[in-house]
Amino acid sequence: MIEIKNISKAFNGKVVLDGISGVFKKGETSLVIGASGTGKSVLLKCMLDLVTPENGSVLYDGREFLGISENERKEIRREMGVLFQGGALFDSKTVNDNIKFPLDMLTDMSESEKRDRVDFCLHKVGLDGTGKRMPSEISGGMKKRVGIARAIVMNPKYLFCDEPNSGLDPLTSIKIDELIKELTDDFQITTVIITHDMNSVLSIGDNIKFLYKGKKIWEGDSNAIMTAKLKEIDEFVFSNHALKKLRGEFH
Ligand SMILES: Nc1ncnc2c1ncn2[C@@H]1O[C@H](COP(=O)(O)OP(=O)(O)OP(=O)(O)O)[C@@H](O)[C@H]1O
Repeated sequence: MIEIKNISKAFNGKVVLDGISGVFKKGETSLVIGASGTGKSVLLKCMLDLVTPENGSVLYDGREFLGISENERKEIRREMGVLFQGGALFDSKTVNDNIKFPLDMLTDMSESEKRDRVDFCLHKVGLDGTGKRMPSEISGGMKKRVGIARAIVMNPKYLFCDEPNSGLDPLTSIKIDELIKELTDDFQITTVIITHDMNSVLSIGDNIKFLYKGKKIWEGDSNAIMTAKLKEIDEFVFSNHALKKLRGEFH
C-alpha cells in the first residue's frame, strides 16, 4: 500500500499540486486521471522522488520515502518498477538485455539466474522467444510488453505506469491493460497508472483519483465514475464521442 499525504508542489510560484492525499491499495490497479496539464505526471514524479514537493509525505507500506537518507531510499527504490511513457528501451540492447538491465545494476545474481528471471518475465508478458531481437525489430505493443517485463523483473511491490497506452491502437491498449491488471493480481502489486484513456478507466479502474487543476476532486471506481455528479468529471468522461452517443447526446 502507498499512502500520500497533503502533497503540494509549485513551479515558479504557480501551484501545480494542491494538497493531494490518498491511498493506493495492494493488489489493485489505481488510476490517476484528469485533463492535460492537471498535475498527474508531477504527482507521479513526487511519488518517485524525482521532483521534491514543498509539502507532504509519501509512505510505502508505512515507510516514509521523502527526506530520508539515500541508503534508506535505495532499499525502497529496489521494490519499485516503472513503465515509462514510450517504453524507454535502450535501442542498442537486445530485448533480453533491456529486461536484464535492472538485475545487472541492482543485484549480484549469477548470469544463469538472471537468464532464468528474464525468461520468466518474457513468458509472463507473452513474448517467449523474442529475447534476441532488437527493439527496432518489434512492434509498439511488443515494446510496451518489454517495458513491462523490465518493470517487473525485480519482482516489485509497487508498479508505476505512465500513460501505458500512449501510441497504441485500441485493441493493443486493451491487451496491455489486461496484462497490467493480471500481473497486479498475480503478484499482489500496488499499481499506480497515469492515464487519460477512458477505456482503461472503465475496464481496470479498481480505484480512480480524478485530478482537476492540481486538486483531487473525486475518487471512486469504474462503476461510480459513470454516475458521478460533477461537471468536471462529466466533461472528462463524455469528451469521448462514443460515450456521448451511448448517453444519447448525438442523434
Ligand atoms: N519542471 C517543471 N517546471 C515548470 N513547470 C512544470 C514542470 N513540470 C511540470 N510543470 C507544469 O506543471 C503542470 C502540470 O504538468 P503535468 O505534466 O503534471 O500534467 P499532466 O496532467 O501529466 O498532463 P499530460 O496529461 O498532458 O501529461 C503543467 O502546467 C506543466 O507545465
